[in-house]
Formats: sequence, structure tokens, C-alpha cells
Amino acid sequence: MASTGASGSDGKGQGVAKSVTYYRLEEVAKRNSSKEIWLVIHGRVYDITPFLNEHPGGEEVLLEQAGADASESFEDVGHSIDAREMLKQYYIGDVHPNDLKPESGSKDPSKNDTCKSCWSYWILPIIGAVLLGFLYRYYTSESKSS
Ligand code: HEM
Repeated sequence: MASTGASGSDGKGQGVAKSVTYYRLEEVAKRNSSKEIWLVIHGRVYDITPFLNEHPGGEEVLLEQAGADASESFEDVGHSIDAREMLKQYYIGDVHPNDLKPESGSKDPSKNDTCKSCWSYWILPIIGAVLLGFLYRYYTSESKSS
């Protein structure tokens, strides 16, 4: 199942920030034959079916990675800048955020949690101190007047 991040087209093509189609990894894994072959490279999904016969490195290596994350093998080969440029034309969307490996993305939630606890840690003692101050003033002024 694919979900679109924003309104607009079907997400095919450039991969501009406008409209991104997200694919679950299980969806990508189904496209693992020479009839339809998808790959994930660095969190992006590519439909390389038309490229299969044209790949200078042969179709076998692509079929080995079919439906899976080929980032490592793609980098291991040391593909040229031209090869990286070619990727763009086969881009169809991004891997769904829930399926992304927590490489760098795990920072934010913990950051938010820490911030939340910061608030409660600071606000409660301050409110307590202010209340105590008022009580102290109230009682000292009472004892003076009587
Ligand atoms: C869909 C993405 C891919 C594209 C667009 C692509 C493109 C290319 C291109 C243009 C070349 C010629 C050399 C160069 O310009 O770097 C090449 C070579 C090669 N590619 Fe890919 N490739 C892709 C994915 C892969 C994957 C996943 C593998 C997995 C191992 C692979 C393995 C190879 C090998 C072994 C060569 C031959 C290198 C050599 O002869 O020195 N490619 N590829």
C-alpha cells in the first residue's frame, strides 16, 4: 500500500519536495522479478524495470537485490556520478517513515521528551517557591498587625 504525503500527482518522476509517495517495504519486496523490479537506495524507492536490460553491470546483480535495500551494494561498486544521475529518472517515491532504519531519525523524539520533562522539572518548583513566598508574606503581615 502506498500513501501520498501531499496533494497532487501520483508522485512519479522528479522527487521534488512537492508531492512524495511513500511505500512500505513489504510493498517494495513484492516487486522482485524481471517483470517488475523495484529497489531501495538510501531511503528512496526506484522502479528500475526498464533499466534492467540496460544496466552496464548486468541484470543478475540487480535481480539479486530486487525488492530490497540495495544501498550498500550500490555504494560498494563505486558507481559514477552519471550512474547516480540516472537514478533520478527511476525514482517513484520514498520509503515510509515507519520503515526507515533509525540511523539519524531517532534524535527528535527523545529530544522532545527531554524538553517536556525540562518544563515540569522547572515549572513545579518555581510555582511552589512563589506560593511559599506569598504564604510567608501573608503570615508575617498578619502577626505584625495583631
Ligand atoms: C538502479 C540503480 C543503478 C544504476 C542506475 C546503475 C548504473 C550503473 C552504471 C551507469 C554503471 C556503469 C559504470 C558507472 O557509470 O558507474 C554500472 C555498473 C555496475 N553496476 Fe550498477 N547501477 C545500479 C544499481 C546497481 C546495483 C544495485 C548493483 C549491485 C551490485 C550494481 C552493480 C554494478 C556493477 C557490478 C557494475 C559494473 C562495474 C564495473 O564494470 O566496473 N549496480 N551501474
